[in-house]
Amino acid sequence: MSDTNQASITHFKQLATLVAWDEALGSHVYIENADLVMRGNTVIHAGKDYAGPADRVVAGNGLMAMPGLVNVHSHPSSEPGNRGLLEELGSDKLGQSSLYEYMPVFRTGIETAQYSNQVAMAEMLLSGVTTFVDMSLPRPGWADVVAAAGIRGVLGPMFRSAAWRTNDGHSVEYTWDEAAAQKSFEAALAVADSAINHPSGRLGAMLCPSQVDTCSPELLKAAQAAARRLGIPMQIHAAQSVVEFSEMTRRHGRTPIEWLDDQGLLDGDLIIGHGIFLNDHRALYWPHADDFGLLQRSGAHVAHCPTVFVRRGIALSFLGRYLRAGINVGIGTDTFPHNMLDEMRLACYVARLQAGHFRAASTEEVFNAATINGARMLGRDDIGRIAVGGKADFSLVDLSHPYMRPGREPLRSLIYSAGDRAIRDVYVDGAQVVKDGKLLTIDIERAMQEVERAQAQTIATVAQRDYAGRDIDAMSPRVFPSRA
Ligand SMILES: Nc1nc2[nH]c(O)nc2c(=O)[nH]1
Repeated sequence: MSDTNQASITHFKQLATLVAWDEALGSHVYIENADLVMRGNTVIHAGKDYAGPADRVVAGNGLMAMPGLVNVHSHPSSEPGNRGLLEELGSDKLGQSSLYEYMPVFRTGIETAQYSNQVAMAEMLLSGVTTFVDMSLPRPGWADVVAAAGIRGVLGPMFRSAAWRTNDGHSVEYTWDEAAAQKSFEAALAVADSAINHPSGRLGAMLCPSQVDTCSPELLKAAQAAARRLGIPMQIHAAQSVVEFSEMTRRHGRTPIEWLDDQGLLDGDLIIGHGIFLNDHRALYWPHADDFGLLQRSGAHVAHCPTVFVRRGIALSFLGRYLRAGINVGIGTDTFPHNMLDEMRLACYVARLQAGHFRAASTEEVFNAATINGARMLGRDDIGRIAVGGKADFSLVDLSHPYMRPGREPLRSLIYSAGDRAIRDVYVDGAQVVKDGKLLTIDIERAMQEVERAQAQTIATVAQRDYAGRDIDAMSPRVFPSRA
């Protein structure tokens, strides 16, 4: 969408509440009975009493406008196919994680990736996400699929030097193949190029060496050089499992965070996916390190995705500790459902449980994490906030929804009670993508049918991939047995 003075002006008039950015305060603020005005894809007024021209006026009574949420970590091309299979699975003998025994075995294939991507983006848009980081394997056409959804996407093509596998359920083997890594790195660079130069103007890129324990120093160095050349950030999974921590300390005598620092990677251009298993985590014993201090001093960011870990009894300890030490933490969904409001609620509750204290993460901190912190790690100050000159990426929340009432504190009501049920309309880059709770841009039914087909295929063939040859009912029993 063009951003010229000729672009049409839309005036959201007399919004009951506007969550606007106050630059002087360095904070979001509530403004009651406010006007929000966009010209094309840009906000030109966010406050009281707009008196300028407008091509279209939208009544704002009963509505709250809030900034679009920024989802900093997701795997949309594969996660929707895991619904109903993976929620209660982890490996007893691999630190409760599902990464090694289950994820590689259940994964739906690349031929379903675009449909899976669409299902996930639908979930995001309907829960108020306007920007997301999409960490997937490189594939042709990826950028066009994301752009067509109307969302703002940061494509994060993943590549690695080694694949992992368990052959016994209690140890993990890494198969190294640098030639294959080089090929997928080149494919990743092509994806980054297609995103950065995409005509939609809504796409960007980051480079994602997949995991700290699967990438060689050479691959990481090449990735860092390319990211610097392109002026884009990197994200890597690190400190995400006990297995990974043990593997890195076994290989190098260094924690995953220390090792990243040794490679010269730990800086303000790196996002750590998860950052849970620092040396002081209660599941580890490695007292002679200071991962937290290293993170704090480095300026590296953390993508915090509570759901996928809490399902397995694992949690970051704890969100408020990281934030109050100045570590920039954003929120990601990682798994299904891609519902940021659910994720934000869980982020609040889990931090409080981990700390044993109700002040361990405030609503303000979590809302900031899901907006401006996420924007900051993407190097942007024009999203994650509603401010003049910024992008017109925002949601309109229905304050008349029963879960939003009584209406004293709309963001608390949204996060703790209503969730996505109260998201009425969503705009990205000035264009409406959700109207009256319905998505305008994706054929969800078609995409869902393809994901269902792919999951059925995965289920039928799971025994061929499982190290013990188990069928689906042995690997992932249903909640109740079926009776004839
Ligand atoms: N939590 C994680 N999810 C993942 N998906 C994927 O493809 N890789 C990972 C991972 O390393 N961690």
